[in-house]
Amino acid sequence: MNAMRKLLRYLKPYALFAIVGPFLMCIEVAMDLLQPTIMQEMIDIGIANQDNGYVIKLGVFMLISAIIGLIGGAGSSIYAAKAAVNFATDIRRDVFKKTEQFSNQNTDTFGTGKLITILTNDIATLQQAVIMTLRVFVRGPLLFIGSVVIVWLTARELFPVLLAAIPILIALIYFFTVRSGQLFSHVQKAMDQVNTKLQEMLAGIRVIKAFDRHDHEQSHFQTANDWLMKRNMTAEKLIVTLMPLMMFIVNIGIVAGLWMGVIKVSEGTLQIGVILAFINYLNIMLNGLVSSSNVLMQIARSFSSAERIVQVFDMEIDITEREQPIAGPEIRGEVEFRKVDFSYSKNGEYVLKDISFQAKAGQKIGIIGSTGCGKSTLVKLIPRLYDPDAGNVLIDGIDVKDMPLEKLRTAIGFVPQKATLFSGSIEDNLRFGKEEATTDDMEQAAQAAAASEFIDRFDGRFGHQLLQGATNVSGGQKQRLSMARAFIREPKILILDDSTSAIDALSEAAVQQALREAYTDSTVFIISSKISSIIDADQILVMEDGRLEASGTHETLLATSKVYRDIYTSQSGREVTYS
Ligand SMILES: Nc1ncnc2c1ncn2[C@@H]1O[C@H](COP(=O)(O)OP(=O)(O)OP(=O)(O)O)[C@@H](O)[C@H]1O
Repeated sequence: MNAMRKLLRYLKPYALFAIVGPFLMCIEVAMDLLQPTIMQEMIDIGIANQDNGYVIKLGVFMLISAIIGLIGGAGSSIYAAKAAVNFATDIRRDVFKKTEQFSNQNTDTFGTGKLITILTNDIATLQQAVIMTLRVFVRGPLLFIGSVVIVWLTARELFPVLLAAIPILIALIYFFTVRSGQLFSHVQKAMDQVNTKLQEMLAGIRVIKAFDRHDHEQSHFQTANDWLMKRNMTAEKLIVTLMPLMMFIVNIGIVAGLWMGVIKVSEGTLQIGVILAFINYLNIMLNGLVSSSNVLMQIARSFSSAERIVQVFDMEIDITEREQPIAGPEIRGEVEFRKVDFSYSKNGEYVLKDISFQAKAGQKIGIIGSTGCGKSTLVKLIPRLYDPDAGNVLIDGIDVKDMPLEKLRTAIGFVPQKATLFSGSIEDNLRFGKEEATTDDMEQAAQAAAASEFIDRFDGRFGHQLLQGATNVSGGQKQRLSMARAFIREPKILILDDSTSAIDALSEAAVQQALREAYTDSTVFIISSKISSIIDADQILVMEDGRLEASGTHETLLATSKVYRDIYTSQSGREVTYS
């Protein structure tokens, strides 16, 4: 309920549409309610007195009221749709904005499958609920109340039939609405699972093909899909039962009305037209109740959608800028870790333990260590993709938590381990690194990343289009474009996370040379499993099991670090012995 209240503020800008829609609907309802009364007059006065002129007059009146009703109904639909569609669009925009601000940890909490369901299904459910509320929810109760009032005024003798039927109908609607709300929240959870599975399958389609695991994946998807189907069936079964049940009650009402009516007509206290009008009104009332119950069920369904949407809005972003960040002078690129501890799960094992080191501005820092020892995690703390649990990460002596996030991140060029490019041209992807980049900037960055040679071979060069996930370029080309995107920023701090793993030795040498010659001002962090990639670094950090085992130049480490010596020996085949 609270969640819905929070979201309803999105209707405010469209309040006029939300008022005009139901207002026009009132006109349609009024015209609908007029029809049986006009018909009753036609039968009891016009036809009974064989007054053709009166019948024609009422016929014209019926036609005019039907046309007015039609205009009211169409107008109401248009305005209700305008309000609901704009309302949903604004919510979708803000959910997207919020998820963009999510830290990695925030995203992990939801899971991408659930976020996709929220951005698509849940918002669509809410949009549908608003349309139905503005249109049908006004129409349904108005038709119902209008019919009850008219029967009270014109056919009071038959009113006891309504008195018996209405409480049963209302109790039915109440029960079905509450139950459908519960069932649809299960449907949404099942939909999350289907979306998660689908997303995983699409992202890993090449691996599935390569391993010929179609059947395995299909059976996993089938399980999620079957579960969704079962949940949907249970919910739909409930909904479809309501209508016949209500029809049954109303039909009993009609029979009772006819029976009572015939007695009253034979007693001379009631006219036949009144019975006809009563049956019509009973049908209108049923119509009103059925549409109201449909809306109520849609609203009940939308409550759980609203809750899930509000969960996104309420999610506390764990990486935020402090209230008055220190603007400070331009970043020079000195990076220091002071006794840093970090764990991915707040009560889990530490992935980084007591890490301390200092990198002077412009230095090249190599990071080496066994798989899973925490190298990537360490560099992710520099642009604040995660914050340490203890200790501090400082840039130019200022804690990164005290810096404006934008200033921090624009000073950093990050080349992640897994190159991620976006669909669009190569130019679009490079401008992702620097929006105002000139053609010269692009040429230089591509040159430094050893990407020029293959870009030159593409049609349209920088205009060459990449498909979604950049599936039309090779792994090594992806890595080089990802590097060019970081280089183009001319960042003060450049982080290369194992970014030359898929690049040939010649291209890697070209990148190394560019780093030495063109990016002398940048502090460069190079994570690599190959000593050859970091051998020239001013400082090499040797990591083992989340700890900084040793640090120094290649020469010093050969003398002081057994771990480093072992790696060197295994890669060069040369035994190094130091006493
Ligand atoms: N998002 C995450 N959530 C939970 N644990 C994680 C996450 N990312 C990494 N880890 C764990 O943290 C540890 C360090 O991972 P990290 O990626 O920093 O290692 P690495 O040294 O860069 O490894 P590699 O050389 O294979 O890239 C590993 O045990 C890994 O399983």
